[in-house]
Amino acid sequence: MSQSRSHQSLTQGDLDVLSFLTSDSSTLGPLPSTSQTQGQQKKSLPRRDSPMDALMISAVIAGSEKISRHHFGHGARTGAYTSCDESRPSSPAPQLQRLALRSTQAPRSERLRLERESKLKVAGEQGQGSSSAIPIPQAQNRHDTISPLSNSVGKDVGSSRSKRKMSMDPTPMSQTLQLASPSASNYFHPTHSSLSIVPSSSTSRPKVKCMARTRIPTPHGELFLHIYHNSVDTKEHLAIVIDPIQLDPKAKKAAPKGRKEIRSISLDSVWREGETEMERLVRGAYTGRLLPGQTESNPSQEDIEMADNDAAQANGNEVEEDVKPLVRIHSECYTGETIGSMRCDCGEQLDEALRQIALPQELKLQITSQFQQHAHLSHLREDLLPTPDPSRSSSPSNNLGKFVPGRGVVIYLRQEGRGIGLLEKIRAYNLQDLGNDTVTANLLLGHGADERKYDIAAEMLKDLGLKENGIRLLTNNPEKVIGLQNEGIKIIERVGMTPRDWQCFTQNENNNNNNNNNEEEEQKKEKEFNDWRERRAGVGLIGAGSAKGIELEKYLRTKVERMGHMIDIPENLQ
Ligand SMILES: Nc1nc2c(ncn2[C@@H]2O[C@H](COP(=O)(O)OP(=O)(O)OP(=O)(O)O)[C@@H](O)[C@H]2O)c(=O)[nH]1
Repeated sequence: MSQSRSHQSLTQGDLDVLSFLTSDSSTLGPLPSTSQTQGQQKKSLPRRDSPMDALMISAVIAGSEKISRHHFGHGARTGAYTSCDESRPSSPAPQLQRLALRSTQAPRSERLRLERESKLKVAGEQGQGSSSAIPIPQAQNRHDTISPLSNSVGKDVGSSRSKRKMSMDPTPMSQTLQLASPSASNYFHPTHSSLSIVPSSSTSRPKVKCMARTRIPTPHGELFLHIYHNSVDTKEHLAIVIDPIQLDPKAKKAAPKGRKEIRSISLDSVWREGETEMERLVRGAYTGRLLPGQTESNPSQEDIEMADNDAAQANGNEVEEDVKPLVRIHSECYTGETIGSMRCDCGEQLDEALRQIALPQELKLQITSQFQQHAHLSHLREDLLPTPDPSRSSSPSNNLGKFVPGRGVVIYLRQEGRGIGLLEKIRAYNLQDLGNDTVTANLLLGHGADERKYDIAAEMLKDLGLKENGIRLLTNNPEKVIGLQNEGIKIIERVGMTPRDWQCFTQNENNNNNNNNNEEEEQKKEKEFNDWRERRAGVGLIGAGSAKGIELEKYLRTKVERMGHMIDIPENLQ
């Protein structure tokens, strides 16, 4: 009630409102009560309309504008949940100024119109025979864009390079990011139609674009997660990059001279004229490490050494022998990776791949030439990719035997169930429970045994600069090796993956042969303990450790016997 009225005598109307507000039934209307008789109920407040809400009425009396029951206290016009208490009528400080929040988003009709226009524009460009539908502008040296060492932090790309301070962009973040995209809402709501990547025809190469990357700490060290969009499907395929030289100056020092960082060309390139520092930081196109509140860079001595190293690399001087990156092409498996299913070993494989990539690597022989010698025999499985034998090294290097930081990538493809999708995989499981193996179950459902393709993976590797210089591929699957080779990826070595449960068998067999050697025993135990500790540290994999059980054995046996996977079944299980 208003101040001025409080001095006047109370009217019958005021009393009615007061009685209404203090009445038990005012909020929800008359409640059916077993203790009340029909007649008593009829005497309570007459209700001719929808139930009244005392809170709402008091809010109206208190003078709030256009406030509804649903908005009250969680305000469209108050500071959302944070100011709930302040905005209650019982609050001791009703004078507090209300926060007016207004959406900066354009109305939906306007956004739809923009999207339609951009689609038409892209379609028009394609009609005019534009060679690339993805707006990936020409790549430029990333150190020219955002390098803490190149004093370019804070500049708009293409403007002055001498600015040192990072310019805090006064434009709201949502608008900044929308500016980064030609069709406004792309990067937040990726739908196939709004990707600005026109679907490729069946004959053309898929196109990929890395939309963002970020640093993630894991039990296997820090890694960079990259999100890719592509011109073939609507899925977000991922690249998990382990490359410690990007984050750890000590790793950079320990790495052979001239080692190149594993970075996405499409992410690092300039996306639009005048793009801001903040746009690039938010999508992850920065070098080094982001720090909260960092607005300028002060290169340390280590940074300067790193820059020297980079310079040597740029001049083509002093490029030392290095191990090739270890790469795994991993297919999504919700059951194995998220709920810890032991019908397969996919969760364990993902964990194992990251672990192996992160391990320091011993510089061994150059096996490229050895591989090339065998290339003409590639139709034979055994010779497809020879296992390197250090004793056959023909070009020993001074560095041989030295350990260097591991590096590599897991390309995580959203090809659930070997490409048939989760729903169909679940159906296949039921057919397996009826006695069929994984291959037959797929065939019974009308699918191929394996419907996966590796063209998108190959494009992602290419974008990460890993197409031509050679990779080591972590797989037992010959289809993957051939699939990637056909896509132009140079594979110099296949690294096998033994299921952890089977590793125990192999170790036990070995133990029996060498049980006199105590020192080796000790080392093995220590390694086992460290492995165990490393695996325990994670929270991502349910029951992290190894998958095992009779169903897993059947699954693995089918892979070996029916799909040609190159793993040896331990003798005990044969
Ligand atoms: N259709 C089907 N897919 C499965 C089944 N179990 C696991 N998968 C899927 O198989 C894929 C993993 O492929 P695998 O054949 O296990 O292994 P791979 O990746 O081909 O070979 P490696 O590189 O040696 O690991 C994932 O997409 C899983 O979702 C199953 O019973 N049926």
